[in-house]
This record gives sequence, structure tokens and C-alpha cells, in this order.
Amino acid sequence: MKLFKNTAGIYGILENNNSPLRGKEINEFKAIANGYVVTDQGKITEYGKLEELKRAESEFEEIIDCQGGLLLPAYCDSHTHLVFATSREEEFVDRINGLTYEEIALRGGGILNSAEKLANLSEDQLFEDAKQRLNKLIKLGTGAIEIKSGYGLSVEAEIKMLRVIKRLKESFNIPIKATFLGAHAFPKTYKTNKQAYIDLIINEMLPIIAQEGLADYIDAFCEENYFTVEQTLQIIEAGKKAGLKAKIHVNQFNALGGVSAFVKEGAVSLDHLEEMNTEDYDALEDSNTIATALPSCSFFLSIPYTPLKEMLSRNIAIALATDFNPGSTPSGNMNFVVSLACIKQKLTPAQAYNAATINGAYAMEVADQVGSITKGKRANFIVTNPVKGLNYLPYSFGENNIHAVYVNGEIVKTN
Ligand SMILES: N=CN[C@@H](CCC(=O)O)C(=O)O
Ligand SMILES: [Zn+2]
Repeated sequence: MKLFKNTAGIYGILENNNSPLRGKEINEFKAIANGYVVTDQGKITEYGKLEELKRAESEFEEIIDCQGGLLLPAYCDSHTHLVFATSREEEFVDRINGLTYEEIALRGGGILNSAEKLANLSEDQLFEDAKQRLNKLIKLGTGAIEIKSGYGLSVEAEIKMLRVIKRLKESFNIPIKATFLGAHAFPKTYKTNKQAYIDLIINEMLPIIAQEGLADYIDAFCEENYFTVEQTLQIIEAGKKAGLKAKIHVNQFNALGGVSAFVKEGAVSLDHLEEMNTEDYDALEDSNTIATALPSCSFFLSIPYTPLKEMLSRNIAIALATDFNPGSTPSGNMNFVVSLACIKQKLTPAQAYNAATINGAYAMEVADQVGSITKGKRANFIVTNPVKGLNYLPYSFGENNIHAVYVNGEIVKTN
């Protein structure tokens, strides 16, 4: 048994919860001042006010002095493209010089650029690089993560990416979910016969994925010049038959009517949603589909931010994630995501932390294990440096306030 004591407060406490927080519920990131947490065999077993702790200190095999820091649930990053070949800073400079993300993609840059680079890398190399990235993210406070394929765009390379994610699942002791994103872009060779690529996804990729248990979810990039609503629906239906629920990229640049169609299909989450119309809000309102915002992507591409305030006022369940990828979001830092959600999307710190922890956990269907300080959940948490309170964390954007990260009760980092 371990005792975490001398916190200024423990945050994100939740009991008897079985659905994402929305409406008034998301306004409170429940805290206990001067709280303690007890962990046993990697799980949270008790918590409360330190002065009410019943046990003697001699009962604990280890006592962790949190030195006046805050103890928060680790982040649950429900949307990443962590496996990729290399960075794309040349496109970053092209954008500085005036090209848009879409223009770069139409010239063969963007996702196709990443796919070309990934084709030449071995599974082992991809795994080593992704492992390093994930280790860095855990040190930044991420305690559960979703990772997509989608830079393969051929049977061989998509399977290679998913096998890398499978190896990450085996090598890391945090919850990891794999999403098959074969429908990320049309490879050049299929430009004039797009249905043939969709058939390849459905008839060649999905059977291998189902047989080897390589994915938990299916995704598609529903956008102009990528996949239409109808094409995305074909992918979702095929995924369903293979036992994969949907998490879909939609409304990043254009609202094409996908939101209502995909909510009807029971998508676990719809992600991006920078462009929203009335029909889209109506479809998400009171639905079980989580709207996942990716504010670092908006920041990096200088595109609109997902209108989270409006979503909250309509009782839509929201989550925050990084979208870590080499093209539109070269950062997997959830601390920055929370800051942006407060600064640009006007969430309160409590709302932003709930969206980045428990609601992110729901967007990966791992809320029974992570996302809050709850008895029985994994002891995945962040201990901050001594700060004045929760509000200081998103306020001091860019500052690393993390003192230590714990995964299953074991320390990952101390500054
Ligand atoms: N929008 C589609 N996919 C990624 C970007 C991929 C890339 O540019 O490599 C995203 O979520 O932003
Ligand atoms: Zn994405």
C-alpha cells in the first residue's frame, strides 16, 4: 500500500459515474483540499482529507510526499496519430510563406507525403520511434491514449502501422486503443477510381485486421477532396461488420452533412468539428456521441476552434485531445490543449480538465479504468509543483508545472 500525502488538493474525484460529463455536471472538477490518496497494486483504494486518514503511517510500504502540489487524474488523449515516419516542417514553412493546408495536400504533400515516407520504414523502426514519442507524452501527463493508422494507405503499410500499435499496447502499461484509419486519404494511384480503394479497405485490409485483432475502432477523414459522407458510411458499415465502432474525422474544413449521418450510426466520437451548422448541433445534442475538439490543430493551422461553449449549452458531451501528427499538430502535449481550450474556447479550467480526463476516457471506452480519482481505477495521476490552485495550470500556458507522473502507482518522472 502507498500513501500520497501533503497535496494542496486532489482533483477530478468521481464516484457512481457511468457516462461522460455534460451539462452542469462538467462544471465541477471535484476536489478535496489537503487530500490524500491510497493506492494498492496499482489501483486507487482510498482517498479523503488527510486529517481524516484512519490508518497509521506504519501501515504503508511507501509514503509519497507531494510537497504541496496538486494531484490530478492523468490525461486521456483520445485522438492521436502517434505512429509516423518523420516530421513535416518543410510544409510548416510553406504555410508560413502563404500556402494553406489544403493547397499543400493538393500538391501531394500532407497525408500522402507521410504515407510515402512511412512505406520505406521497417516495423521495428516505426515502433522504436513511436515508443520514444509515447514515453515523452507520458512524462507530460498522458495516462491513456488512442492511436490511429492512416499513413499506410496500402494493405501492407496499414497492417504494419497497426502491428506497431499492437506492440505499443504490449510494451506500455497504460490503456492504448487502436483505430484503423485506412480511409485517411486516397492514394494517387486510385485518384480516378476511388471506389477501388474503398473496396481494398473493405475486402483486403479489414479481414486481416479483424482476424489479427489489430484495431478497436474504425475512422475515416470525411472532408472535401477526401472521403464523402456516402463513402464514409460504407467504411463505417464495413467496420461494424468487423466488430469496430466508429470514431470519425469530420467537419474540419467543411460541414458536409456527415455529423447527423454518423451520429445515427452510433459513432463513439466525432472529432474536429471546427465547422458546425444547426443540423450538426441538433444531431449531437443529447446523443451518446462525444464531440472531440482538437484545439492544438486549430492553433497550428490557424483555422477556427471547435465551438465548445455552444456545444456545452446544448448538452453535448465534449472531450479534448491532441491530434498529435506530423502535419496539422506536431504536439502531443495535453497541458497545452487544456490551456488552449480555456484561452481560445472559453472553457473554465474545471470544464477543460473534465473534457481532457474523464470524457476523453469515455471517448476511448476506458472510463472504467482511468480518467478520474475513483476507487478501483488505475493510479494514473499527475502531481504538480506547488501552485496556487487549479486555475494556475492552464493560465501559465507553456510552463511545465508537472512535478511527477504516476502510472499504476509507479513514478514515471520527477523533475
Ligand atoms: N485531418 C486529418 N488528419 C490529421 C492530419 C493528418 C496530416 O496532415 O498528416 C488531422 O486530424 O488533423
Ligand atoms: Zn486526426
